[in-house]
Amino acid sequence: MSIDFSNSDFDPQEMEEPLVTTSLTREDENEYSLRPKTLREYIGQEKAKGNLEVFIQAAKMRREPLDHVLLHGPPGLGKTTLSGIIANEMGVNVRVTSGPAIEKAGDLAALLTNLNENDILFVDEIHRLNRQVEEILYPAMEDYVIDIIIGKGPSANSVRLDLPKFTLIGATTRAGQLSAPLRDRFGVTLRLELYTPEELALIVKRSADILEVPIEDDGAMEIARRSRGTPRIANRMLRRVRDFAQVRAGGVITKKVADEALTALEIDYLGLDTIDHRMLRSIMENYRGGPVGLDTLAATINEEAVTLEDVYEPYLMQLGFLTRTPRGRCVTAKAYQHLGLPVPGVTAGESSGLDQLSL
Ligand SMILES: Nc1ncnc2c1ncn2[C@@H]1O[C@H](COP(=O)(O)OP(=O)(O)OP(=O)(O)O)[C@@H](O)[C@H]1O
Ligand SMILES: [Mg+2]
Repeated sequence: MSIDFSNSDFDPQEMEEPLVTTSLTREDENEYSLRPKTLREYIGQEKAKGNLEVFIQAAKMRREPLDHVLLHGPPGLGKTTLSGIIANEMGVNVRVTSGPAIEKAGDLAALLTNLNENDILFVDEIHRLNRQVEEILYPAMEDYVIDIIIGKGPSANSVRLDLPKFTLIGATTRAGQLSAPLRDRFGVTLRLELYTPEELALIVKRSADILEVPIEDDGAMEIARRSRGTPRIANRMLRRVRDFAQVRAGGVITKKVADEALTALEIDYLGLDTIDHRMLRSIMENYRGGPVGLDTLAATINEEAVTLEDVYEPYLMQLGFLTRTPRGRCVTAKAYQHLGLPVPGVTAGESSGLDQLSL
């Protein structure tokens, strides 16, 4: 069936939420149902999964809590999901909090003393803990104790409290910003990688199954290829494509529906959106291909530097469109080709040295 968006009243600009975000959005509330609950259901990340399987089994055999785990990697790759799975596989409770939510040392002390033996405390955005709060964590992680000060002035007393043996799972998009003493106290550090399109297609099919949306294999692959290696984006796109399919194409997600829906949402065939395009074009047009400093680039296109660094750059680098050098960001010949622009210094028909370097 052919779908015509041209004279419909559908306006992609009206879609309020961007596909790529760093913060939780309304759709995350619905994500709960799509979250895998066991390691077996968790697709991809074979290295992290394999290691975790061993650590979980060993801890269970010794009847000990799992060692503290640090999960890091770009947003939306499954850190929160994985922490829920770890709790589930260990058969323990998980308390969820985040770095910026814990304002005072006392807040953290209250959280820790309320844990049960072997429980998991999940701290999202752990790089955003303030210093005072962080210092409470050191002895808690190392010896399962906290030192609290009771009273004020000369009569103040430090009291040491025993804590239940617990597991801290910290998640961060920026492992580099963690202080060394905190980083060193994690026994297990797992880095999550961007997913391959094949893995994402499996995730899309699994989600479609749960949402009871009929989807063809190449429809799933089309969504997967355009999801920037990120399951959250894949699930979000699936929902939007489902809307298009329902309204315009009898409900089934085919390659054609997926393609037309995502094109209408201004996502190109590699998953790049308007911000990626502005970023690449700005480096090409304003900085002759780079290098340009991240802050300068962010200011030029009126976006936040952290967003560009955490959300946009990982995928552009994976595609080989962007490189980070000590002097700043540079675009590659591949990026010019993707945007259909001539590669500088290369006349038409001639193959470029640049090209060979970056391909
Ligand atoms: N390996 C996976 N298999 C299937 N679905 C997954 C997988 N990883 C993530 N997802 C799905 O992707 C969505 C986002 O995952 P999650 O919220 O765990 O990401 P996150 O890494 O915690 O992101 P953030 O850094 O933004 O907090 C979830 O809805 C989950 O269902
Ligand atoms: Mg999360």
